[in-house]
Amino acid sequence: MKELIRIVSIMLKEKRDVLLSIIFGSIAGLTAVGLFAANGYLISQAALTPPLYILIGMVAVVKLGSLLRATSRYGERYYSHRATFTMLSDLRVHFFEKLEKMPLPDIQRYRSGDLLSRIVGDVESLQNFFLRVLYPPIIMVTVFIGTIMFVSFYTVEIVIILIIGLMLTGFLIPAWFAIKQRKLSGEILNTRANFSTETTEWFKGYRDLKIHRQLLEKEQQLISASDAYIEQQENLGKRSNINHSINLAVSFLIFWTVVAVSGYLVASGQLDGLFFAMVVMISLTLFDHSTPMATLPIYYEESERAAIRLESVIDSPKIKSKKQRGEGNFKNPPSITLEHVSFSFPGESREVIKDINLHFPSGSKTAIVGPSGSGKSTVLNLLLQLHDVTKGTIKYEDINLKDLDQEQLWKQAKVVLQENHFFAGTIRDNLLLEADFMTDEEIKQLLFDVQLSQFTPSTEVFENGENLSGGEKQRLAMARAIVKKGNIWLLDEPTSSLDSWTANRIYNELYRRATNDTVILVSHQLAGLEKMDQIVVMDQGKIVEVGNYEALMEKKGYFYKLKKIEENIISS
Ligand SMILES: Nc1ncnc2c1ncn2[C@@H]1O[C@H](COP(=O)(O)OP(=O)(O)OP(=O)(O)O)[C@@H](O)[C@H]1O
Repeated sequence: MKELIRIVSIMLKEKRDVLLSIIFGSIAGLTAVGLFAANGYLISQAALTPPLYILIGMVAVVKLGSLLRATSRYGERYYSHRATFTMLSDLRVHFFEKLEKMPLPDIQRYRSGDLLSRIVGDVESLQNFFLRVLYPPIIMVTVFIGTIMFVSFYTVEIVIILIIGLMLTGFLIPAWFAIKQRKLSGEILNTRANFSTETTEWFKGYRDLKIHRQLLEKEQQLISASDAYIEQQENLGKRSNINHSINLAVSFLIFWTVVAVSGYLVASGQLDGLFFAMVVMISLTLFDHSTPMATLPIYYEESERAAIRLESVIDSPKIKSKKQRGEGNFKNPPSITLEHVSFSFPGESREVIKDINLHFPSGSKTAIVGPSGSGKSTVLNLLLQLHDVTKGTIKYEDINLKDLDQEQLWKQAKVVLQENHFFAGTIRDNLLLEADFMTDEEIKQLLFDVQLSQFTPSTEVFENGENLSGGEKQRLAMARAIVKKGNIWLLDEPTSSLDSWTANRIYNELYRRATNDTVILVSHQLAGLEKMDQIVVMDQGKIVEVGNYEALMEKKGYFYKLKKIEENIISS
């Protein structure tokens, strides 16, 4: 319930449209009843052949009523739908903003298909909350109160029947449905999420599934997930129809009761026959406003579950507030210092970084090397604040990383990760992600510099760079880092898929472009590091050696041994 309250508070930002739709909806409902009442009265009057002016007056009232009803119905639809769509967009933005600030490991706990289902499906499910949960009871109560007050001028007996009808169709029967609904599994949102997860996994793993001949098995899982979702949708549809039919049947019973009792009242002289048709017509249209209450419990339940699913993702105590202090905009390349830094992944006791101290002077070039799994990439992720340190401090100049404006930091960091994402489009589109404007000539020169002269700015790039080789992706990522403005380079294995000749050219390009910048390069290849100011050697989350190439080779320690192993492998 508290999740739904929080969602409602976001929705109610659209107060004006909500209020207008309620006002127009109430006018539309009341005029509909009034119109039927006037018609009933007109029919009765016409039978008594009254003077023509009475008939003309009545016809004019009916026509005006129709006009008012049509206009207010239009206003109600317009404002209620506008409110709903704006609410949906507010909710989506709210969800994205929270998601954006979540620590990366927390987001990674979710499967991408499940997240997609929450962002798209669950947010969409909430559109029914205003239209089918909040709105119908308000309109129903307003229209019933207005009508009952009007009918009470003519007959108390019919008023009592209408109140009983309202209680039954508007409250008791929907309450009974709500109890029934609570007992049902209500798993449709989870089933939808499961279907979405299976579908994304099928697409992502298509090639591997095919090679490992698991495609048929995975397809079967996908079909079962789809069947389960379809079955639950059918059940929901059936339940909704049954509820609606039961409520409709009860309102017809009430209507016939009104007919019978009004007939009796007219026969016994307690009600003027002139009003018989009017009362009957009123009861015929009045219950149109209580029948939507039949499906309210279904939509309430669905909205509540959607709100819980959304809130469970974004209700993370670790969501960082965006700091707007502007710190992090370093005019000169900053120095970076790690003091007694340790790190464990959330929920894990193992420390993957163990009490390390490091200093990267301003404008220095550092390589972090070491065996696979030694924690090199983790250090880079910590510097980018993609993870928070468990112990210790990271400082840019003398500012604690935790106090830096994250956006500012990312804005000036030139980053190449082990896996880089490329968007469907052209080489130009992918490069201009990081630059405001580049002429085709500038792009061509850049492609030449990173050894990609086989491409033009308009060469097509498939989604996720599927039409590029591993090495081409790395060089394109490097080109993207080059065009980005900034003076901190954080590079994770940027040349691991390249032959040594091309890797050397890329390193030369890096040294040429980053003369005064602070560069931190993670690499498990030891070639080409001779020009680095310092080399940090890591093993099992610890720093085992620090020094420049010559010093480390002279020391004949860990780095020297790694270098010898690499040379032996290359020569054998
Ligand atoms: N999301 C994660 N959750 C839990 N443990 C992780 C996660 N990512 C990495 N690790 C673990 O952290 C340790 C350090 O990983 P890291 O990627 O930093 O190593 P690395 O030195 O960069 O390795 P490589 O050279 O293979 O890229 C590894 O033991 C790895 O299994």
